[in-house]
Amino acid sequence: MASTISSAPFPGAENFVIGIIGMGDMGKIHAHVVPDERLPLLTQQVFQRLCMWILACDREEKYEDLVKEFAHHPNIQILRNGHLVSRASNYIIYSVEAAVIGQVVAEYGPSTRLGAIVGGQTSCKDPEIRAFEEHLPSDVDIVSCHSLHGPNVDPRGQPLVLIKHRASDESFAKVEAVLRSLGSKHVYLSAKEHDRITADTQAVTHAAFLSMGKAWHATKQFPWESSRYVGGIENVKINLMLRIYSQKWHVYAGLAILNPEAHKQINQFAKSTTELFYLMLEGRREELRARVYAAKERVFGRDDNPKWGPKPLLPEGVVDRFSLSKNNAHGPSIPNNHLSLLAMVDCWSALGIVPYDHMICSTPLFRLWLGVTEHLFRTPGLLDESIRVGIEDTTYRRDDLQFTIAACGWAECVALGQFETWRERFCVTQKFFEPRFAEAIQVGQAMIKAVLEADKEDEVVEKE
Ligand SMILES: NC(=O)C1=CN([C@@H]2O[C@H](COP(=O)(O)OP(=O)(O)OC[C@H]3O[C@@H](n4cnc5c(N)ncnc54)[C@H](OP(=O)(O)O)[C@@H]3O)[C@@H](O)[C@H]2O)C=CC1
Ligand SMILES: O=C(O)C(=O)Cc1ccc(O)cc1
Repeated sequence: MASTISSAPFPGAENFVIGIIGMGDMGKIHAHVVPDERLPLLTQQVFQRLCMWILACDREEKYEDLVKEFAHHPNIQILRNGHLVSRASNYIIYSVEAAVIGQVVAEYGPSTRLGAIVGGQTSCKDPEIRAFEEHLPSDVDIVSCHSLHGPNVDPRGQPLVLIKHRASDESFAKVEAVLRSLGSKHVYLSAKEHDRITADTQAVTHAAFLSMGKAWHATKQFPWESSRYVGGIENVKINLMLRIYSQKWHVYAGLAILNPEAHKQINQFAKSTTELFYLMLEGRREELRARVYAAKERVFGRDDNPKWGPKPLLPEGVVDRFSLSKNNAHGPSIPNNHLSLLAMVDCWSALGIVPYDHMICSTPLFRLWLGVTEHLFRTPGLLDESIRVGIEDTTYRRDDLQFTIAACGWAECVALGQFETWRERFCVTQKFFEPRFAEAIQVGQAMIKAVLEADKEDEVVEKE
């Protein structure tokens, strides 16, 4: 075990063993390096500095490969399975697919070391906590966590939810001390609060981008090649859509289907989309206008008492630069009705959600999504233009029809708990966009980084 202690986070830390079950993208964040040279904070080095010992495993068939991959990491030992990790670790983190957490905990949970602490990193806490309650011995403490960012985002300053579900203050303090090495902002919630908030910030946000992808796929277009999708708002839609489709399907399926709080939101988003689209199709200008403005007031407040801050969430001009288009001759952006953004605000309004209330628990993707939505609703003239286009201009009708069909399709799939259909719907569109992922990921990363940096500059100015 580790021999010297340079900066032990708590007394006895030199003998505190961290166990990781599931060495996929997120498991490696806790164990290893984040594979991005722009991230100076290498978690593995941090744990090394803390002199912590890590035992980790994935499925048994990956044992040999993982042993090779981690051969040069002196603090990490790869074991064959979760039984071996569980019986020897003081704090065990389950970092497996949300859909299998029940069966994985059922298998390894009974092997948990006497008096250990157990937690999970799954995106939805209801099944995780139920699995822990059902299968862990009663002497085991439960402290769960959830990093509100993907594996390629610098964890420093991002929210990290901590859930003290069944634990002594001492156990909780140990977990907190270990996870502090990630440099994230700790947010303290119950499992139920976590699921309610992430249903708003994640599940319904993803539903919007998943629907955009399906609509563009159905109309057989790469939107960055079209002169109809030019400019800042469109760049955000395209880059984030591609970012989601370039990831593993189970992450998004899990947090939508397994989160009992998410079904209502995703269903309302589909309903809002459909109803607004009908108003546009039928040319009911005044009804559309009244509905959009009523939603604006409920979500963003009155103009004389707005809920948004003095400065826009999305810094002026920042996202305009991040286009995938090779064609600089596209010219300025052309007016769009932005059905997806109008539907988002209508959905928040119908459910009484004030998105700013969730900033403490927001992902970079949610902040960008709220940023473009706010931009549409607070930029003088833009909202009226989108209503006018929705009624008068048929340029986007086909895309909007497909968007509406897609939103309803995702909602039905989620409501019926159809993992397999969800996977097929996702993967077929993933294949369509695949040729552009490498470039899209780079552009999307750069866009997120620019926005996060602008956020940081604002924080510094506010503190001064
Ligand atoms: N990716 C993201 O952006 C984020 C994900 N999360 C959550 O973190 C969790 C992990 O996600 P992520 O790392 O992205 O997914 P990955 O698919 O990359 O990792 C999950 C790993 O767990 C393995 N696994 C499955 N069953 C077992 C088992 N019985 N024993 C050991 N290992 C097993 C999987 O193997 P196999 O592939 O063979 O099934 C896989 O390697 C998910 O619950 C996700 O919701 C949380 C925050 C962000
Ligand atoms: O920012 C997002 O919403 C992402 O897509 C990345 C992500 C996915 C799953 C999580 O549980 C947390 C973050």
